[in-house]
Amino acid sequence: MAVILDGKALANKMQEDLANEVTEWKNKGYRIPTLVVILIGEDSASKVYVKNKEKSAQKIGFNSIVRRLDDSIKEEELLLIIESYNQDDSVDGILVQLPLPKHIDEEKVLLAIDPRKDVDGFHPLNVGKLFVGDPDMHPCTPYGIITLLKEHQIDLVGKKVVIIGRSNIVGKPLMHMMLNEDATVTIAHSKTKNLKDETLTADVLVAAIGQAEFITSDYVKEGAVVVDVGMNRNSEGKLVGDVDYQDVLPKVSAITPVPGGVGPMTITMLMEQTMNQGRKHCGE
Ligand SMILES: Nc1nc(=O)c2c([nH]1)NC[C@@H]1CN(c3ccc(C(=O)N[C@@H](CCC(=O)O)C(=O)O)cc3)C=[N+]21
Ligand SMILES: [Mg+2]
Repeated sequence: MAVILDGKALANKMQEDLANEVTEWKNKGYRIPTLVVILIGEDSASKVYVKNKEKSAQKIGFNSIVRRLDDSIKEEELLLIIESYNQDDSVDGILVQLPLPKHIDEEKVLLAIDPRKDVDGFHPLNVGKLFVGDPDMHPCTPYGIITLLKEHQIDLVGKKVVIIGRSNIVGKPLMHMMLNEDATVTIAHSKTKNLKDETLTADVLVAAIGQAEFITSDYVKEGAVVVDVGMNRNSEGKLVGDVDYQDVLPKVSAITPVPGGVGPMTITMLMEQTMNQGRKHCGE
């Protein structure tokens, strides 16, 4: 029987712990950690994710600020807003929800966020620290995946990990985190030849493809651990992952569901890093 890697359950547990930490923190007379989430435009998926972040932040007891901006906003105006939060000593974490409108340069925006407030781990300084094996802030989705695997005592040392997807927010940072855990890592992507030959070698298969139920049992080695990063709406409007869950289930030793797997863990790691930065910014 496959182990279901229940991200929702671990997220709830970790967020309860964080809520207790915030209470203690307040009782010691410190100001509560503050997270600013900047959301530009009306993308419906982004709105759902930001809403979930706001709900979690409020439940934990953080000071949660969601700054909603029109998608006509000029790049320089956005950069000034970010700078004002950089300068504001009461702000511990700043996240700019991606993707950005086309006329705004993502690289410039991520570079503008104070690395000490970059709870998303996307600033080039934090990316570089992860690259050299001395991470400070981690991108939340890969960090959530590692945390969930560790919670279930899934050993990564020497294991063959195959990640499908080479994005800056999932595939590439996860590669570094897996290397830091002493795994052997392969990244496959849309141009990979004979994808199945790669995936069938995986002890741990991570799907971050962006295609509904792409991974069927013929892509999966018997007894593999499967991590599904996908968030797709199928033809019936139902949220499904990149993995055909029912099809691969009999074959795997462990699997993350969608919803309730990687998504809630992503949000929890954001909260965790906000708490950590809040502590640091208060000198603890
Ligand atoms: N600067 C930035 N940081 C991010 O961390 C970031 C981002 N931009 N852009 C988009 C991706 C995606 N992401 C998710 C967060 C929560 C869920 C989540 O809560 N998922 C729920 C279901 C959500 C639903 O019902 O649609 C679940 O899997 O159970 C999913 C995806 C954060 N991202
Ligand atoms: Mg993230």
